[in-house]
Formats: sequence, structure tokens, C-alpha cells
Amino acid sequence: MEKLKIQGGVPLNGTIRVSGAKNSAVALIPATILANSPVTIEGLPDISDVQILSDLIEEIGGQVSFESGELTVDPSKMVAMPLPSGKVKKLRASYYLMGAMLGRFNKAVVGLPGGCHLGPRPIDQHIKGFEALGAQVTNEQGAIYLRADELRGARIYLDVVSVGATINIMLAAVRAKGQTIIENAAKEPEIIDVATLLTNMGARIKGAGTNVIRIDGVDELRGCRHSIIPDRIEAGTFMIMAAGAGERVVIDNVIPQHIESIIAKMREMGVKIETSSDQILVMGNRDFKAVDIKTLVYPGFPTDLQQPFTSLLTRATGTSVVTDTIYGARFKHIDELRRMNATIKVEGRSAIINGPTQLQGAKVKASDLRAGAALVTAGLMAKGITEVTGLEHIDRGYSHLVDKLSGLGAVIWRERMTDSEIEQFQNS
Ligand SMILES: CC(=O)N[C@H]1[C@@H](OP(=O)(O)OP(=O)(O)OC[C@H]2O[C@@H](n3ccc(=O)[nH]c3=O)[C@H](O)[C@@H]2O)O[C@H](CO)[C@@H](O)[C@@H]1O
Ligand SMILES: C=C(OP(=O)(O)O)C(=O)O
Repeated sequence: MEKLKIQGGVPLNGTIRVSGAKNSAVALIPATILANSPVTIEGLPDISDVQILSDLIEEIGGQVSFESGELTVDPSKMVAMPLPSGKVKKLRASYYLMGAMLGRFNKAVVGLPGGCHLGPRPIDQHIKGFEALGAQVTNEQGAIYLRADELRGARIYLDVVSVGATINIMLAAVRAKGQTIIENAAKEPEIIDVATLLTNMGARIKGAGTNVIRIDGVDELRGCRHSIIPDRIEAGTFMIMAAGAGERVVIDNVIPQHIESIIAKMREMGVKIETSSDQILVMGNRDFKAVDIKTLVYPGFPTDLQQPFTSLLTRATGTSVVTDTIYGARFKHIDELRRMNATIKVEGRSAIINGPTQLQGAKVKASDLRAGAALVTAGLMAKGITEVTGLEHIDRGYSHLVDKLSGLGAVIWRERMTDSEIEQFQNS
């Protein structure tokens, strides 16, 4: 088991490259199940979520090769193997195996998913969609059992705007008989990316990226090659780190339109930012204004950047209020930031941050993926050494983070934990 150590206060300079989007990757990989010949996805991030999903694809008979970010899946010999437990529990996105296996085999058994603990993460809208398409769905001892004689297109109105439900219903509907209409669909770029892959495989999908998606079912989907979109959340994380601890940092391989809400918020704080077609230059300064943030569905401010942004706001002058309307309990990083001297309190769905504060290095624990990003951000801005444990969360979503930040001049390294540190970590 390892921990991360950061010597804070070293200014970041240079260029950092963004990897392929985690939240696309975790849906694109299950989508390969629907094809009848090999699918290649280029530019996948080297993260544990990708590794685990590749292993799950192998468990159901897919032939997988993964080299230099390029994953090829030959789905032709796959079977509807039940996956009631084991690796499916390690990540939230294993729920996409439900839609994809249902779409290909008309049946699936998938254990209830894991992933970051952000409070309740219901999947009732996914199930509502599968049932509308004709599946019988039961929950037996922690696994979801799905079975349909035949999937038939349907009109499905989502009661809550859900990225996961929108993608899962698309996966199940692309081979259903007739037309499916998803109303009140989510509009995230990752949904467009999945729709692009499915369309290249031969699916007929219109409206991805709007709140009404129309899918005309087809009999068969074929293999193809697809290039993943850049990770807007990783890009936003690097922008936050650059603003808080950088001088001149260029973030490369970005689609600036995907992170307009972050660019606008940072400019409101007084951060200087320049954008080009696929790069963003962030010029850090030490004089920020406090701002309020409310997380919203896309194109609003993403919940996934709320936690690292909170770290940055400790440096702003005045009171900032961060409200998470998507996951109202996504505040496990706050206690850890307090250990580093931050003045923050949580009231309901909001964190109230008073600044500016000079953060101090401390021993802290990442409780989830973006809490980890928040603590690394804080460590880069802090005086002295910060030690971050819980790296398995960070490794779920950030590809080669230490190498990438070292490339900007950060003093950051991984170190093996001693037995007593591991014991302490496990008991905490
Ligand atoms: C809209 C939004 O910001 N979605 C984010 C959410 O996606 P994630 O896929 O986890 O969540 P959804 O977009 O599916 O859910 C959005 C909201 O709807 C609720 N819900 C969802 C499904 C369902 O069946 N029933 C239900 O009530 C969720 O609890 C949540 O409050 O977290 C991901 C990981 O942090 C982010 O990448 C997504 O951008
Ligand atoms: C919480 C996240 O991931 P997951 O939904 O896969 O747990 C995230 O990407 O911020």
C-alpha cells in the first residue's frame, strides 16, 4: 500500500496533457459488448476503473488487448455470464454492463455497483427504462436480474436527469425493436461520446447532447474504431491546481467548450485564462475573490469538480459558498482540509469557506476520487509536506498523476506505507 507525499509551495510551470475521459471510458468499454466483431477504442486513460472493466469483459468471454491506451475488444465469443459479485462491486460504472448485456443477450445478472461513496446513488431510473423496454427486473441478494423475451422501443421520461440512466437506456435500446425516445435525458459530453461510438457501430441515434434522444433499433452492430474525448474533469482539476499553485500552466488536449462553467467561475475569481482550440493557459496569481458555486447538470458546474474547487477557494478573499445539488453529501474532504488549517463549515448541502488561508501540510486521507484530487490540490498549495493516503481512489480516475505533476515541477512522490501506517489507515 502506498501514500502520496507532496512538498507544497513549489510553483507549477509548463504543459500538462489530459488523458481520455474516465466517465466516457467506463461506458464505452461495456458498449463493445453490443458489437459482432472487434471494437477498438483509442486514448483510454491508464486508470484502475478501465482495468477492472477490461477484466469483467474477459470474464464474460470477450477477448481483450490493451496497449498504450488502445483497447481492442473482440466480443464475438461473449456469453451472458452472470456477474452477481466480485469485481462489479468495485466501481459504479459496472451498471453499464446491465444495459449492454441486456441489449445483446436479452438477459443479464449484475451485482449492485460500488464506486465512490457520495451518499445514496439510486438506479431506479435505469430500472424504469429497462422495464419500459420490456425487461423484467428483480433485485435478489444484492444483484440485479434482468430478462426480456424481446426488447421493444418505448417512450421513457426520466424523473431525474441522470447521466448513468441515459447511457444505460441507450445501450439497451440500440438493438431493441422499433423506436425509443428518452425524454429529460442528460446532455453531458460523455453521452455524446457513447452515442458516437454506437453510431459508428451502426446504431441509429439522434439528439444525443440534447434532452430528447431518439433511437431506432437495428438488428446488428459491427466493430469499429473510436477515439475517446478528453477528460473534462481531469482538465478542470489541472486548471484548479494551476490557479492555486501555478505560474504559467498550459493544459493540453482539452475541449474548452466542455468546461465553460469552470473557465467562467475562475475568471470571476480573478484567474487569468486564455483558450485556444485544444489548449488552456492558466496564469496563477495569489489574489482571488471569493465566489459561490452551485453544482448542476451539464452545462452547469460539474459535481465532480466541486471538491477540488473547494480547496482552491481556501485561498480566495472573503466567504465562498459551494452547494452540491447533485450529491448533497459530497463533503468528506472538508474535515481533511480543516486539518490543513482551512476555515470551512458544512451546512446541509453547502460548504462555507472563509479565506484567505495559508494551508499547512498535514497527514490526510482521501475518502473518494475527487476528495483525493482536492487533497492533492491542497497539498500543492500548502506550506510543508502533505501526506495523502487512500490512493486507490485517486488511481480510479487520474492517469499517472505523479508523473504529470512532476512534469510541471511539483515535488510529489509515492512512498510505501509502513505496517503500522497501514494498520492505522485501516482502523481510521
Ligand atoms: C448530472 C450529473 O451531475 N451527473 C454526474 C454524476 O453522474 P452519475 O451517473 O453518478 O449520476 P447521475 O447523473 O446518474 O445522477 C444524477 C442525480 O440523479 C440521481 N439518480 C440517478 C439515477 C437514478 O436512477 N436515480 C436517481 O435518483 C442521483 O442520485 C443524482 O443525484 O456523477 C458522476 C460521477 O461523479 C458525474 O460524472 C456525472 O456528471
Ligand atoms: C464519483 C466519480 O466516479 P464514480 O461515479 O465512478 O464513482 C467521479 O468520477 O467523480
